[in-house]
Amino acid sequence: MPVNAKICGLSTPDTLDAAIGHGASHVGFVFFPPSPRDVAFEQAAGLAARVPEGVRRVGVFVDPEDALVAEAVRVARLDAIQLHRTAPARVAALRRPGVESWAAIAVKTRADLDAARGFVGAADRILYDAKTPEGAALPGGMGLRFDWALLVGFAHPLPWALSGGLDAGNVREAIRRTGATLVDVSSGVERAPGVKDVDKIAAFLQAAHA
Ligand SMILES: O=C(O)c1ccccc1NCC(=O)[C@H](O)[C@H](O)COP(=O)(O)O
Repeated sequence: MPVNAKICGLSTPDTLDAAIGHGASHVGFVFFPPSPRDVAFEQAAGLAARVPEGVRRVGVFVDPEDALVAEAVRVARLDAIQLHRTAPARVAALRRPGVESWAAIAVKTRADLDAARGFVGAADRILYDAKTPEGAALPGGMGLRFDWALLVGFAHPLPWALSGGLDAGNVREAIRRTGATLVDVSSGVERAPGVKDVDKIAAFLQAAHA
């Protein structure tokens, strides 16, 4: 089964072009001001314009207002919205025709996976991500990973993707152990928080596709 990869938190043309050039299936733009990866609407519009047909633009949000999602979808021509810390009813309310909805689930223990079932009918995909510490400013993008063994034997209620602490050195093993067909990375392709590295992007995508 071919593996697709999303490079998340892109904010510059050169790193976006590297992700696209090395075969990312999805590129992610973060719309969350506390994040070092946050992009303004104008910046997102410029980046989105560089994305060719066939590569999907994903907007990342944290329990957003309707207006933020509507404007981001419009200016960045988003194909999908990825919602963190967003309850199933809100995910359902934010659903828009022609735009996939992804619900991020913060995972630390097996019990955390049960939340996935609550998104059936509300989301199109579950993103399993590592739970960040209590009080952390960000619900993702912190380079933390969870125990992949938790996913083994789990009956996924929806299409899904694997995230959290992936990098070029561990993504193959993560794919082998979980059976993921879509993987997502942010910090693992950065040289500092919010600063993507074209060589790390290339290495990650090469490893994911190997
Ligand atoms: O990346 C962020 O800054 C961010 C901010 C707010 C909500 C979500 C965020 N990232 C979500 C992602 O999709 C990341 O790729 C995912 O959490 C994995 O991050 P990492 O462990 O750093 O690879």
